Amino acid sequence: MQGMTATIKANNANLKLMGAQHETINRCVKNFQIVAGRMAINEVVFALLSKTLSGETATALSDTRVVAFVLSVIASLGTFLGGLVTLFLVRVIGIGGDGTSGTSGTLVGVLQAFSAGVMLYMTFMDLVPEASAEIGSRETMLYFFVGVGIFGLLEAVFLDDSHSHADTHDNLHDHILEKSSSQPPKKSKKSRSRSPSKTKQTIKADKHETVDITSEKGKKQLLRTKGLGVYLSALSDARLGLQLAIAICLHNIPLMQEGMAVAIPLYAAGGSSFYVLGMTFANGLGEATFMHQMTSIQLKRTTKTAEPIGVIIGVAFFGSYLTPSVLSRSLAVVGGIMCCISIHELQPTAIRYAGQSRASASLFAGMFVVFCALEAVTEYFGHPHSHSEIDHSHLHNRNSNHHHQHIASDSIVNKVPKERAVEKESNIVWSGDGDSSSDLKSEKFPTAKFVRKGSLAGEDGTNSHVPSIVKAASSRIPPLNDPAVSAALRKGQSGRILVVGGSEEYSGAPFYAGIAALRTGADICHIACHPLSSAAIKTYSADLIVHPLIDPTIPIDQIILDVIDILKRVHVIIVGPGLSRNAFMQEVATRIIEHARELGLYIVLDADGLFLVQEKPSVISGYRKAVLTPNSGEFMRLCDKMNIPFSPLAKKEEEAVLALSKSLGKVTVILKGHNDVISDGQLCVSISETGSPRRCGGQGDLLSGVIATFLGWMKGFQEGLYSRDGKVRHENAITIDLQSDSAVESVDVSSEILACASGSVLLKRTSRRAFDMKGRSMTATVMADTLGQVFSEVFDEADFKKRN
Ligand SMILES: NC(=O)C1=CN([C@@H]2O[C@H](COP(=O)(O)OP(=O)(O)OC[C@H]3O[C@@H](n4cnc5c(N)ncnc54)[C@H](O)[C@@H]3O)[C@@H](O)[C@H]2O)[C@@H](O)CC1
Ligand SMILES: Nc1ncnc2c1ncn2[C@@H]1O[C@H](COP(=O)(O)OP(=O)(O)OP(=O)(O)O)[C@@H](O)[C@H]1O
Repeated sequence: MQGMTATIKANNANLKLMGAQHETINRCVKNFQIVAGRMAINEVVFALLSKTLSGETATALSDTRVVAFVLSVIASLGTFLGGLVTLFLVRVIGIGGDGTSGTSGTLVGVLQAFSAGVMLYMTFMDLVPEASAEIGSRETMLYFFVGVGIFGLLEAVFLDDSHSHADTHDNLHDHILEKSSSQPPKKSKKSRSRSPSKTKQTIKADKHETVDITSEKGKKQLLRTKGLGVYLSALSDARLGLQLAIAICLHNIPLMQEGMAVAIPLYAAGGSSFYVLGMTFANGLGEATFMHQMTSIQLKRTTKTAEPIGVIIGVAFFGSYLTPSVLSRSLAVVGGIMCCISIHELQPTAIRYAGQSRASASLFAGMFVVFCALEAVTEYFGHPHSHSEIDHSHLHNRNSNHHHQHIASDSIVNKVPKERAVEKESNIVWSGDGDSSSDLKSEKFPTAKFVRKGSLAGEDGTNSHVPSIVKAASSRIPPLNDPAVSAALRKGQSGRILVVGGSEEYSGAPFYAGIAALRTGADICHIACHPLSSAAIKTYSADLIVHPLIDPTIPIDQIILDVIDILKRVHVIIVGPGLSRNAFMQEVATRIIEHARELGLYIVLDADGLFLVQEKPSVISGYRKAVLTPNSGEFMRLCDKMNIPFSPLAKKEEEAVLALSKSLGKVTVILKGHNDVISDGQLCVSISETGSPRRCGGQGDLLSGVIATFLGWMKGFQEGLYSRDGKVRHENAITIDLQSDSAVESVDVSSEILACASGSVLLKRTSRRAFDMKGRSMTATVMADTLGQVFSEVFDEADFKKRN
């Protein structure tokens, strides 16, 4: 019998570990997708606090670990709420507290089924879709069944036939009965083996294991690691951390393994209400404290006693070095295991104790509650999953008054839109009735704002007006005309760019992207290309650093190692100009993007890089530092792939651009055309600067180089390189006032949109200037030559040369 108990425990320890790992991996995947693209937690908190508190206080309180700890506590307190619910059931409603075996058994059964419902819902609505988005449904299901197989194997290896649910659950059941009815302990084999003096201190923390809560081991086991995911998420992303905190807090209430699982045995063990609540509170708090301490020691010391948790934390820390596809496969496997636990373990027990009807009802209730909980989280904080963004926006026909409740990830303030469209100067803010583009109304895209920068030709037709959104970018440009700052700048601090492109056929495209970056003001530009295009590119320009690395005769792993060396030295990569659609070139580009994501680099995708996205959206999905620059053809193909209805004739570009951005997890999209339309899934900006009538090739390549340079500057700005005080700037977004006829409307503009808008205006104006000069014979080369001059005009550096 002892042997059997040991094997059951071993099995259960494995399953619990996997469950915890699943959770941690799940959070890691979400982190992985979003970590670099959103504001870090301290940036958000700093932005909020600095409005009311002094700079020093705000800095102290916005310390990443302080905030992450607070969020972890919130998440962990779900356990405490679980305790409250249990006491409510027992004390107020009377379920399970009357000492009759029927009702207490029913409570156990009902809660088991409830947990099964929660787990099934999470498996099929969270794990599986998340994995599918990355590796596709076929592979996801294959790995799901691998999980099922693993469960079966564990069951076969660790559990002999004598293991029955009745055995383990009878113990819990008996124990509840023993204590709640104040009868002498029932003479089950297991209870006989325990010393009576220990009975009071020994509880079953869940259906499987026996935990002595007064022992060190017991205490540690009570310190569950569920909040670790929140803690780690919050370290990197405010909204995700908050969202997870609330989601886990809500999950913790119903889950057997949390509050109720702790509370029921405690209560059954004769604990008073205060004792029960105190323990559940301590459990939750202990989690958060533990996580805080663990992070403080940074895993430098791994003690034996912390072994199981160390494994989980190890996954959390080192998991971020795994590729998204590996993590997605793990999710699918864990989904399979969770499914088995629900169907094979929990539900049969539930039926046994609560009866079929109650068990089924409770299972669906579990699903429904977690559905409501997650919807509530989504409603208030947005959805971290790219695959359901569009569905959500259409499902919820929300009142526009709810706008202020949506926290834009890049936003500090998101004002309630004005009722009517207003126009002054060249700015039109769309938000409500009376606008010709009524489809853009808030009901359809509740979290979005649409801003159209009107014709920049100006009232006098001089084309001299610079929109406020572009003016705002000026503050982030290295001020070369300010000797106090420029004297301190070193080579490379004004932007280091890598272009991945250039193939046997195309050598011009990467050259244009690279030269545009340099002519806009980047310090260094590398090009990683096919050897057959490198000589040509070198001949075009001595300023570009050309690496003939993407060589089909070299093993791909070696190529990637060489490229990683360059990736470590740049701020931004541009993938696609002249890359070609050759399978080898596309594979190399895919791997480079994966590494660039890991390094948190800005990624601009253009031309054949967009073909790559079209073939495999997961490569960029959810990475908010990505900027896609499609022309109308590429845009249509991407919309088609992401099932976004779009017809160029219908002239609803704004809607479609917003939808595409959302469907790809809020990457920034700039659709090039007569008006350039930009969206980051939150805000949609249309730039209607007058360009040129020429449509020569290479203009898009130039644009990608210009945008990349602006993105590089965003990084330099945040590092404080371009300011006199050298202070690190926390803000990612900038709040811009758009003058309307009656009021000032503020919108928060992300760095990515700022870069795209600036690039768009600069490029169109350059194109126009080049056309004025050369007419029909204007080419991208002429534009590249004109870029610098137009830049200094747009960004008010016309007197730059005189001053220097
Ligand atoms: N000098 C060079 O080396 C240049 C190389 N380029 C490279 O050439 C490769 C292919 O780019 P493409 O733009 O030709 O590839 P696309 O797949 O976008 O174009 C393929 C075909 O579709 C047509 N097309 C393009 N845009 C369209 C639209 N909006 N609506 C309908 N049809 C459209 C094109 O005329 C072409 O015949 C890329 O790698 C690109 O970077 C271009 O950037 C142009 C300059
Ligand atoms: N109909 C148009 N009217 C005005 N400007 C346009 C129009 N179409 C494109 N542009 C501008 O031309 C530039 C390049 O856009 P285009 O659609 O040619 O990109 P592309 O096809 O990717 O270029 P490339 O030839 O480099 O691959 C952008 O700045 C865009 O704003």
